[in-house]
Parts: sequence; C-alpha cells; structure tokens
Amino acid sequence: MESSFALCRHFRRTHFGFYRTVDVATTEHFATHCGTVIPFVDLWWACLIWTLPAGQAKRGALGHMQQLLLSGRYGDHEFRWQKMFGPVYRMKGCFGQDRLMVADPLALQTILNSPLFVRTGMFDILMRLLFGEESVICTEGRFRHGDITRSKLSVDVGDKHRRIRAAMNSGFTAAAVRTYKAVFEKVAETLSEQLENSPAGSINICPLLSLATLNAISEAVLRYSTQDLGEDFVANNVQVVKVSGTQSGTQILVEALSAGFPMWLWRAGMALPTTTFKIFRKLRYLTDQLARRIIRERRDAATQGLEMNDDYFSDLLASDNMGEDEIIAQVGILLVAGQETTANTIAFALLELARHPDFQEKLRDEIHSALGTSQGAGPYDSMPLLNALIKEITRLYPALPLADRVALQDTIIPLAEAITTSTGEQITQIPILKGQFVTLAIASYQRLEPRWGKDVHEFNPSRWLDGTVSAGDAVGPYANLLSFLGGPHTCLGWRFAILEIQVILCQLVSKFSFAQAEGESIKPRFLNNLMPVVSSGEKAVPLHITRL
Ligand code: HEM
Repeated sequence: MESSFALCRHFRRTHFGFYRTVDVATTEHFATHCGTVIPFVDLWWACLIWTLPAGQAKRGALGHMQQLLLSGRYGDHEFRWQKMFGPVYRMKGCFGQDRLMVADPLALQTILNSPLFVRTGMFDILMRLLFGEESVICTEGRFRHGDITRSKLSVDVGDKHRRIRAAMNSGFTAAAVRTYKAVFEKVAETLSEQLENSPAGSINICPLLSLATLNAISEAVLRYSTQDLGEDFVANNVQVVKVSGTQSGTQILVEALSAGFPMWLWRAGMALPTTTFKIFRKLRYLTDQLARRIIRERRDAATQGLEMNDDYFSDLLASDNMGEDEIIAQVGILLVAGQETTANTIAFALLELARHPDFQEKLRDEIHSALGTSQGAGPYDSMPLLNALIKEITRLYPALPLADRVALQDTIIPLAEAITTSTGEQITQIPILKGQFVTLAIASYQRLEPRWGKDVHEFNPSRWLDGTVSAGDAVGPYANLLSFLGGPHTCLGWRFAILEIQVILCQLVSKFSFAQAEGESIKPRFLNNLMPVVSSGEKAVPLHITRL
C-alpha cells in the first residue's frame, strides 16, 4: 500500500497540479455529478443559476459538461477527446470539479468489480426516490459520512445486494428467460397489428415500442397485461418517460448543486407540488399498490392450494429469501428498468435497418429461412445476421453511455494499455485518490479502435462476423460490451432483453419493410437514457412502414 500512496502523491504532483484530495468525510458535499440528468427543478437553485449572467458564466460553471451532455449528437466531443487523449483523461465537471474519464477495458473491469468505487450523483438519487432503498439497484447504500462506515458499506450492504440479486435471479436465468418466448411473441403480434392499423405515412414507432416493452415485462414477470395494470398506470408511465427526457444547462447545474443534498431533503422535496415530483410520487404509489395486489393474490392462491407454475412472484414469496417489503420494492425497478432501455434499442435497430436497406433485405431472408424451420425454443441464437445487428446496435447505442462512481479510498487501477501523461511519461496504472470522481465512459469504450475495428463510428454489423472484433477480456456479460454494465450490478434482465429484442425484430422485419422518413434527421441524445431525438428535440423515430 505504501508504494501506491507514493504513486498517488507523485501522480497528483505531476498530472493533477491543482487536484484536491477530497476527504471521505466530505465526499458527499462534492457529489456534484452531472452524468445523468433528470428534470428536477429545485426552485431555489434554479433562481440562483438563472441570475448568472447568461452565456459565458453559465458555460464556465458547466465546465466540459456542456460539450459532454448538451452536444447535438451524443459523443460529438467525447469521441473526439478520446481520439486526442486516449482512453483515460481528465476533464472538468460543473463548478470546476475534477473528473476522470475512463474507457480502458481493464480499468473499467477493475472499477466495476471493486467495492472501493460506489455509484454517486443524480442517477443514484433518482433510483432511491423512484424505487426506494430496498430495491435491488439501491442496496449498495448511499455513501454519507456518519450514516455508514466504510467497512459496513462494503460488507453488510454488499451482502444484502447479493442476497436480493440471488433471489431475483431465479426469473432471469437462461432457462427462465426461454419460458418467456411465448409472451414476447404475443407482444410482437400485438405490435404488428398496431402497425398494420396505423394511418398511412410516416409512423413514430417510439410510443408503440414503449408500450410493447412495458407489456412484455408486465406479462412475463408479473403475469399482468397492460390492461390489468390499469389506464392510470399506463398514462402515468407515459408521463414518466416524457419528463425523464429533457435536459438543459440550467438543469445540469441545478442537479450538480443539489446532488450532495442528504436523502431526507430529497425525500422531503418529493412532496413539492411540481409536475415532475407529482408524476414520480404517483409512480411510487401505483407500483406500491400493484405490488401489494400481486402479493395478496399469490398468497390467496397459495392458501387455496392453487398451483402457480413458473410464476416469478409466487416463487419469490415461497423462497423466504426476501422479506415482503423487499419483494414489493422490486416491482417498480423491474417495470421501469427494462422498458425504455429495450424500446430505445429496438428503435435504433429499426432506424439503422431503414438506413441500410441492403442489410435489411439480407436479414429478412435469414429470418424467413430460420423461422420456417423453427422448433422448441426458437432459432434466435443461431441467426448470425440478427445477432450481429443486435450486438452492433448495443455497441453504438448503449442505453447508459456514462456511469459515475466515486472512490472511497486511495487505490490504483491497472490499464490494459499504457497511456502517455501530460509530462510525456508512460504509465500502466493510475493512482486514484479517495473522493475522486470517475466517469465510466461506456460509449467511448465501445468505440475503441483496437477492440472493435477502424470504422468504430459506423454501423457495420459485419464486424461481428468477419473477425474484426477482438475477443479481449470479458468486461460485460454480452459480447464484451458494457451496455448492460458489468460486475455485481450487471443488468439483471440482459438475457430477457436480448430474447425480447430478437423476437420483436424477427416478427417486424419478416412482416414489414422499414424506410427513413424524408427530411428528418434523427440523432442519439443522452436524456437519462440514450434515445433517438428528432430536430424538434423530441424523442421519435418516424419511419415509413410497409406491410410486405
Ligand atoms: C436493452 C435493454 C437493457 C439495457 C441496455 C439495460 C441496462 C442496464 C444497466 C446499464 C444497468 C446498470 C445500472 C447501474 O447500476 O448503474 C442495469 C441494471 C438493471 N437492469 Fe437493465 N437493461 C436493459 C433491460 C432490462 C430488463 C428487460 C430488465 C428486467 C426485466 C432489467 C432490469 C435491471 C435491473 C433489476 C437492474 C439493477 C441490477 C442491480 O443493481 O443489481 N434491465 N440495466
């Protein structure tokens, strides 16, 4: 450890001239993360920020966040910085905060698997407010001096996460997910009918996909159709999706300032009568009611001796691995985590198919011959073009292109490849000081030329078939990508999402042809999720869809 501290001091002197050691005790006050943005408008801070002289002062306060989060197309600046500075570099967050951008695979793997790095910032707060402290995504505990000691954080809380994850995993193993195939096929059929009945002209496929993916999770995991969820639930869900997809410089600054607020203040803030908070409060209320209803029904069925075969919630209740409150807390995260992420992935896939009609045609041929011989679990995993397409979309459009972490103590992270520092020195490991903010640059990692090929910014599914992609270490669970993250918090539903995407794409491409709507430029933007946005700033993928 001695040498690592020496290296830290050396690194700090040479490369972080003015870098400040943030004491763990004060980490929270520096938790001014802006990597994920939600439209909370804290009135006091908003007023204060609006009083900043427009233009330069605001841009100065935003640091590099302006370019990182507000560029016309996600990655315009970030991918250029990576080209200029390599896979690890320093940048300025809001109000002069030092941030380390990390896209090196070994460094990412180390951080994701280390208890010394915890999630921080608005994303974390949002998850706690929406789903509660018992939900699997929040069981890590928020790092607050006085609340929790460092050893407690890494041992007790890690144990709780492991226990809940293990119990929840029963519905997301490869075998369990295969049983959802019929549900996905039914969802894809409903979607096809909706497309057939849509008026002629271009159709924005995003709202239909959002409903389809909500339907898939609800049917597969809860055994409820969207009708069973109720109109109120579905309408509020549409609102949640809408309010989550906005962003501005003021919002980023407000969030940067308020991300360090204690949770009790945030919870109290949830009572404010703003539109956003009302929608979020309703989501919590409705998911809580829904969860209680499900548990009541399952308990009643058990009392009456009714068999509930392959029912996820009956299994959770029977297993005794989670308390009732813990089970209730998982309903919201399950419904929300897999909805927009999956819907946007399918929307980007259809968009790229519309942009590449030749590939679309070849894929259609593959689907027709594979589905003609379909047996049992279906041929989805053995369709090369389909899977190359899904991997390529997942690479280019990760739902979460950035994730923020803070270091709980001084440590060293190794690099897969040496980097050259500002002083010309070559280093193969980076000393990290406690309190350092680290951004996991997921989208940048997925555009590293040595790993994915020279044309990393192009849509080229063939890279997955012709040996261009280098095997490398297993960083994430799927195709070495980090779109489903990695480490203990790897997406619980990644297999579910892949099968759902396979089934929906197969049905749609076999029945319809997709072409771009003229004159519309669609770009990926990061508004909580990476999403397709049209020139008006709205989330949309308008396509000409023709029944074959
Ligand atoms: C293309 C679709 C999807 C993508 C790209 C995706 C991505 C992610 C990512 C990046 C995380 C980590 C978030 C973090 O810890 O900061 C995550 C976590 C999670 N995802 Fe997904 N997800 C997808 C679909 C799904 C589906 C369909 C479900 C469930 C049915 C699901 C359930 C979850 C849950 C429960 C977690 C929390 C896991 C934990 O903290 O242990 N996801 N997902």
